[in-house]
Amino acid sequence: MKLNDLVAKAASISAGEWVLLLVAYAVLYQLSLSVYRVTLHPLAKIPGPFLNKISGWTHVFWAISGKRHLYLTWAHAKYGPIVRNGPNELSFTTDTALRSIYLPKNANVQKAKMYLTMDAATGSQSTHSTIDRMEHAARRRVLSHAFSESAVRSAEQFVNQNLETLFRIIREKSKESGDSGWARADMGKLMNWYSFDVMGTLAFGRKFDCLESDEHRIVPSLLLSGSRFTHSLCHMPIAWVFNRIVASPLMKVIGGKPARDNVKYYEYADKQLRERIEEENSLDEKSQIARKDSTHYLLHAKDPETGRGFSYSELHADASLLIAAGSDTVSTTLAAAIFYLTRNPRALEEATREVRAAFASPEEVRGGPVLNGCKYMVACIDEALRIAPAVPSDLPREVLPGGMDIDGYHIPAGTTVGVGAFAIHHSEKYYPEPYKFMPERWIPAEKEGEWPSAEDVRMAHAAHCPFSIGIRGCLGKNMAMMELKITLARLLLEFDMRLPAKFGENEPEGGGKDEEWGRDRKDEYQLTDWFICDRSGPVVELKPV
Ligand code: HEM
Repeated sequence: MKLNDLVAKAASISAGEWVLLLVAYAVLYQLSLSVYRVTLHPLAKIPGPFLNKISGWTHVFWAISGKRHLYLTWAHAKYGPIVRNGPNELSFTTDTALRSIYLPKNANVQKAKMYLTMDAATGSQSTHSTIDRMEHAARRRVLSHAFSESAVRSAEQFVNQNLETLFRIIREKSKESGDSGWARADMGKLMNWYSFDVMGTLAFGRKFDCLESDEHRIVPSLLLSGSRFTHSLCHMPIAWVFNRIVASPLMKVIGGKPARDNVKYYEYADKQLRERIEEENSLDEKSQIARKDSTHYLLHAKDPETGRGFSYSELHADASLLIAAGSDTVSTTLAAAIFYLTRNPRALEEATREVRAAFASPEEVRGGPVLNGCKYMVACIDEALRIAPAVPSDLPREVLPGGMDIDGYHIPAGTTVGVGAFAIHHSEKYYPEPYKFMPERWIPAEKEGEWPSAEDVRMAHAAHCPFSIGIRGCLGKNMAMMELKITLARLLLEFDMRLPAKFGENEPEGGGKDEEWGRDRKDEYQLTDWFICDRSGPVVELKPV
């Protein structure tokens, strides 16, 4: 047939027939792609749910449901330690995979493209969402000044200042409660407001005042709602389409309230940053040096190798990152620790006894050997970070050209690989009875033959990754551990705590409530995974000592 005849034939096809042809083509294309993905694809032999093997869209369902961590745990229980989690995606639950993917400086991976969507509303990438390895290393070098040993030490005062406010509020509630002195408090909410206030002081040199006034309390909910929105978007196979329009008026209409909340959160961070810059400019050099919050380090940062400082949009992305990374994660951990301690009276008693023997007064509670020597209390924190990791799902990394070997498999370039903290933290290989809160699992038994042996504890540590590991692991880990230890130690020192005998109708207990899939354990603190976590409760009773 000649070209002219072909053109004439095409012109004679009606619009309806064109649509049918296009649909038939799309169906045929998807069918043959699916057949390829389950037969000849290099990952074809790796087990996993059928739908995940043929389409990446299943991720969107789990991301929207907030149950991605539960799904990954289920998939590993069913298919084993390596699961094909998408057409080009693998999930692992072994300590060896954890170390291969995340630990080595020169591991042949970079962050997956989904990270590009996370901070897209700022028009830039934060240190966290920067994909390029060299660029990330330069950004991290600069930001790490804000997390040096001396920065962590001087941040203790901010933690203590905000604890005074938190404890005053609880003491006032206790007085109001009458004779018994037991104050009833939603520690999920209080810990949220407290950790945002601490983060405000650490990042911008002033608390957000969430504990004491309603005005800024909107911010934690904006952050969660916005994170829910970007988390769902970034798991879409076509996420890149949205990166430039994530903060556009069009997206605010299509994406509804969560899209608008996302923009509002970044506007809030922008306002904090601008005000902080104005303050910095009005201070003389001596006062600037005295005021060493994270923004101070960011503003004066110069990469020693290139001499380059941060652009405003980079500063904005990092300021937004710091509020998010350092507040919600800490409050999830503290709320989970309180949830489990009040449900495990023996553990609560042991941790309280230990802290009260170590410190005679709140002023003595400082970072250092005495605090670190409270081994049982520190084990309670490690156990809370294990059982309810604040960043619960996998942190996807894309394998670069040349591929890499993980657990004896050669993984081709372009494959996304990851280890989900919640899934590996609930693997019986590392943690016997993984759904039980057992701080003992972190302390080797004194007698030979008793559980846990030194080897059991070593295994537990090998798979423990709440902060992730390696060069892209949490930069604020030491800051977070300082805040967690001081807060829990002072709480146990200054208050008795217990579970209420009965809960009111609208009081969030924090545990599983119904037969909903994956959430049927009443004694499990429930996380809703939107990269960072939503949760409610626990409501507990506290009495000043
Ligand atoms: C319990 C508390 C915390 C947990 C569980 C936690 C967890 C994590 C995890 C898992 C990552 C890696 C994310 C990824 O690979 O996508 C991360 C990164 C990060 N975290 Fe944390 N975090 C906590 C507290 C903090 C605090 C208090 C700060 C700051 C004050 C902070 C600052 C950061 C930063 C800047 C990064 C990005 C590091 C980089 O990409 O180089 N985090 N965190």
